[in-house]
Amino acid sequence: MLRTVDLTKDFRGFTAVNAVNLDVAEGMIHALVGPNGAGKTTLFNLLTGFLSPTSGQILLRGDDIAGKQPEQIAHMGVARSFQITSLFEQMTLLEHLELALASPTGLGYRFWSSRKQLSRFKARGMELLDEVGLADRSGVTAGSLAYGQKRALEISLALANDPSLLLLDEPTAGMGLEDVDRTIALVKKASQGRTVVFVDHNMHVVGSLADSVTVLQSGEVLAEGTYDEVRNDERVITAYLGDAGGDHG
Ligand SMILES: Nc1ncnc2c1ncn2[C@@H]1O[C@H](COP(=O)(O)OP(=O)(O)OP(=O)(O)O)[C@@H](O)[C@H]1O
Repeated sequence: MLRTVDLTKDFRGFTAVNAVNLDVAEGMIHALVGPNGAGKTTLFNLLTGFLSPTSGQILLRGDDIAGKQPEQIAHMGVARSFQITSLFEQMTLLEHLELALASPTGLGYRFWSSRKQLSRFKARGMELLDEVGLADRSGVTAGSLAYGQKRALEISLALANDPSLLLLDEPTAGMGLEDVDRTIALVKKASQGRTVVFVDHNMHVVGSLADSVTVLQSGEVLAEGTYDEVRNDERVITAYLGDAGGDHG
């Protein structure tokens, strides 16, 4: 589903992602972990076209998407949720979904004049809200949601266009235990029939979700394998678990 070949990103002489080779099979849940500054966000930005690689390939079902624009990559079935919440506080949950569902049709850009047109997305919008446990909040504004619910809404937005590859940037960041467990269940459900790549610092989340894990350090792949394989890897224990991730269990 997703393969990178010697993927590299330099920022004026500083190599943030260095010859990274990822291989994620269709239908798998893959975690990217590593200490702060390891290059995880840069890698996500490369995969989604927000940055162009300095060199290397990004193969999506065998097609090289390196250097394509974010909209083109989105049209090819890749969706992403962001680390920092990016909602419109004054809009209702259903309006968020309607807009997300309408955007690939071009209708989203005429949002204010086409309220009636948008209502055709209502049923699907409600289904998506139901999937993330927010159907009963459809009419409230995003600003009134609790933090965990905002993150769930963001996942529903990422699912709106039925992506085949879902990228989640720290889906449980800043959450309390209960929300973390709810999000784990939600991501499991969302992964049915699609491939998921996620970044998370919480080892409980990684261990609960990931079929495979890549550990990055200083832009390079330090280790890869199943969660049990990487967590017992001496280099990983030294570089990551013994340091930044140690307090996450
Ligand atoms: N636009 C940029 N220009 C210069 N350096 C950058 C740029 N973006 C990222 N970097 C550097 O690249 C390195 C990797 O950063 P990145 O944000 O990808 O790490 P990360 O693994 O996502 O970290 P975190 O866990 O803190 O989010 C860091 O040293 C960062 O300072």
